[in-house]
Amino acid sequence: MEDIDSEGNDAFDNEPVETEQVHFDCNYVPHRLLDSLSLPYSRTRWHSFALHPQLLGSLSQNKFSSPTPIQEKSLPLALKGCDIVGVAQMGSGKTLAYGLPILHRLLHDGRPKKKSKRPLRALILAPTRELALQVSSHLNMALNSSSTNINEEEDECSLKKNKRKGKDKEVSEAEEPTSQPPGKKPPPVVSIAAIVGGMSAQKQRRILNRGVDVLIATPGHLWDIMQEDDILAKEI
Ligand SMILES: Nc1ncnc2c1ncn2[C@@H]1O[C@H](COP(=O)(O)OP(=O)(O)OP(=O)(O)O)[C@@H](O)[C@H]1O
Repeated sequence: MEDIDSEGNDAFDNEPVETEQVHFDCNYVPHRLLDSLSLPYSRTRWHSFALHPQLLGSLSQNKFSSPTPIQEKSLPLALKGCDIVGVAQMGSGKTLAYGLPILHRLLHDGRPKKKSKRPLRALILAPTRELALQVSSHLNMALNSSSTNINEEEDECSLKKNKRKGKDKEVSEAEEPTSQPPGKKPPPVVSIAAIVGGMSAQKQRRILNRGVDVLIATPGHLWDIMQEDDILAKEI
């Protein structure tokens, strides 16, 4: 990706290092530093981004009233399908900056029909086991609110939280139409799972056999499972 501004200067040489930067490559706009674009003030509310109603519901329920600067800068471009490189401090909200556009797209596309196993649709690589689990928990939180179904492979922490919330569960707009027997949970529209070292082989196999829409993994562990799973290797 080239980072050339509108005057032909190398963006990395000329721009001062700022707290949040988003570099992108997109068919819709010329290559340039996003920091040089002035975003309208109205962008500061989630509703400005036309995110899927399930995501807006979860964000509001989690009291995330407005996007952080890195989310505000990256969401309009990521939702258009641009490739982005985002740089921001620790704890500045980078996970949702890339996670919300992924979930938005998958919720809109819905679960592919006529497939017994979910095909992998998004891969997130995290440098450590802890970060992979944290990303999984975070994305599950963004996907699930009390009015939506609960993902099956959530980490323990968000599962407990959602079990409490699930008591007054209603049918959400994003829930799949289903002919499930009463009382049985329908499969989630989007399934998220982290596969990391230390997980039991049985649980890992169960996740991979059933298929997952968003896989979060550490590079080393992903390499190991790809050696044994040709279908997954092809999907990746
Ligand atoms: N828009 C928001 N409003 C309020 N809280 C938010 C918002 N976005 C993220 N958070 C919260 O901020 C915290 C940090 O977010 P996150 O982990 O995504 O940061 P990060 O930039 O990815 O951090 P790191 O670099 O350490 O991985 C999390 O607890 C998250 O729930």
